[in-house]
Amino acid sequence: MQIIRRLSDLPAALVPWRGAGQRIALVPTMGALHAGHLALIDAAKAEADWVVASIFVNPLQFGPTEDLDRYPRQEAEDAELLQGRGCDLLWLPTADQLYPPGFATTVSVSGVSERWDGAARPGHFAGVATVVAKLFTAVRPDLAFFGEKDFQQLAVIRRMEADLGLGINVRGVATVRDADGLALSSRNAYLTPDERSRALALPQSLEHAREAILGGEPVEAALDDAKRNLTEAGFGRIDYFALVDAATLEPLDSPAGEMRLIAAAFMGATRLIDNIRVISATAEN
Ligand SMILES: Nc1ncnc2c1ncn2[C@@H]1O[C@H](COP(=O)(O)OP(=O)(O)OP(=O)(O)O)[C@@H](O)[C@H]1O
Ligand SMILES: CC(C)(CO)[C@@H](O)C(=O)[O-]
Ligand code: BAL
Repeated sequence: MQIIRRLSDLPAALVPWRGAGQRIALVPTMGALHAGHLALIDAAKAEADWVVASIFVNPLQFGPTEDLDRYPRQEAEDAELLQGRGCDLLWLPTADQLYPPGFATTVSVSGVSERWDGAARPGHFAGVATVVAKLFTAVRPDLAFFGEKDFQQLAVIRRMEADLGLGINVRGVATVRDADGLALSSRNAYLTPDERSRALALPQSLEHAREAILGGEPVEAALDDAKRNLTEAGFGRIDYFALVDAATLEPLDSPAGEMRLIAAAFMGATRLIDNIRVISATAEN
């Protein structure tokens, strides 16, 4: 696996892989890699001839009171994991190369960015869309892989790709969970053992709400129950717990078509997000 730090070294490294019929995949990450990230690498390897991963803790997508400074950084372990999984190139951009002095351009996706994490973390999705646009421009991949754990992020990136006409196939990969059901996330490392066991209420409340909604309980009552369960389990601020249309992320107050239950809440100082697919019996047939 090649490791590249300088943006200017990237084009030459990619030249031999740009031949006819060769497909390059990009897997953007912020590092502190876990089995969720490695599932993205596996999915990329299954579809592409060459896999490029990037690790960059992007300051633009963190709010002023968020965890940019303490976000876990473990470059050597990450490189070893990627190499073991057959990644071909690891790009480790630096902020001064991605955002040179005078940098003044922001990619802002309206509509699908505005609710949920977009409302709870102002500026977050503009930061994500801007850096992903830069990564796409630098690598010019045929395919790019993102996790469904960050479901709204995936929708924002799909919208941006389509609107800018980049010609990149954006693929979503199913959420990888610990054996007990908690979605893997680099931020799980912040949880104390007690918080880690309480955090399980998040996927459990999503499952419970899905059963209730598909069983005919009014959506509002099911969502209220779920929020109460989270509070009882020790969650603090709940940013949202909602049933949404899977394509538009607009809220639904009754079941319809392809749906997702999405949630974000704080366990101690750690903000966790999760979501699950909800398919009504009629949509399944
Ligand atoms: N459990 C998971 N299953 C599948 N994909 C995941 C999972 N966790 C993260 N990803 C995906 O990996 C990519 C990089 O995400 P990132 O580096 O932010 O990891 P993370 O674990 O989501 O970290 P954080 O705790 O900061 O949210 C994103 O596309 C994200 O959706
Ligand atoms: C897509 C991404 C790498 C952009 O910084 C980040 O938001 C992430 O890791 O999900
Ligand atoms: N995993 C999404 C990146 C973030 O929370 O900033």
